[in-house]
Amino acid sequence: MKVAPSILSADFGNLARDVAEICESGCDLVHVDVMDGHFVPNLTIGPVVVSAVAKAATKPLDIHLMVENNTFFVDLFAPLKPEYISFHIEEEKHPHRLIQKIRSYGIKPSIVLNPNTIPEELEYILGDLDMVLLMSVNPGFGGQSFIDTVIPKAMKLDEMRKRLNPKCLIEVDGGVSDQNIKALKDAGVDVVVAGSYVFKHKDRAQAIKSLQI
Ligand SMILES: O=C(CO)[C@@H](O)[C@H](O)COP(=O)(O)O
Ligand SMILES: [Co+2]
Repeated sequence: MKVAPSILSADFGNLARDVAEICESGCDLVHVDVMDGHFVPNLTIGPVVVSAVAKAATKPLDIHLMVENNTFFVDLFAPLKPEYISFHIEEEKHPHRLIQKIRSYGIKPSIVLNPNTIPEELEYILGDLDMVLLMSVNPGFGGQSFIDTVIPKAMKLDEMRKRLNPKCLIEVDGGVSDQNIKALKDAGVDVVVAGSYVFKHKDRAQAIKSLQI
């Protein structure tokens, strides 16, 4: 299991230090939550701050867009060369076109599904993706409780990707901890995002290790 700590739970007064620390502590990706105050009722960071995060990080960036105008934000963040850009299917009229745009920048495209969005939505687009991100909380905030219907949903998506795109990764985001990591692994999940569990832990390296099962 790969681990992507969400910097939403970092100390923003010491962001570069916290980003460097999780990278030295063995994380696989650095998860960056971009919120615009419209798609979700919260506002986070733009390219100026994410560029500082990219400088401090020794691991690739995993950008999670929670915004209304995906194309605008893809163009804004592409110069920072993240490994992945994930966008919400609930907010995109032309997902196939946006996937091609993300790929044209040399970035791996990923689609995010809200807790109530069914994986069958991806039947005709899964073949074009490098990753699918399943939300296990409602997007907008860190520190929420894990919604456990993501487990059967990940199992369903695992069946679909075996048929349509075996190389496509499954990532789960929200409320992940040592309490649910085994169920996620058994369901076929490849990458987990963990914000409060990693950043509130007294030993962040140990917290990351406990999820890399
Ligand atoms: O995208 C989001 C929230 O919208 C997440 O990436 C959270 O930031 C994860 O935080 P925890 O639930 O692990 O505290
Ligand atoms: Co996220």
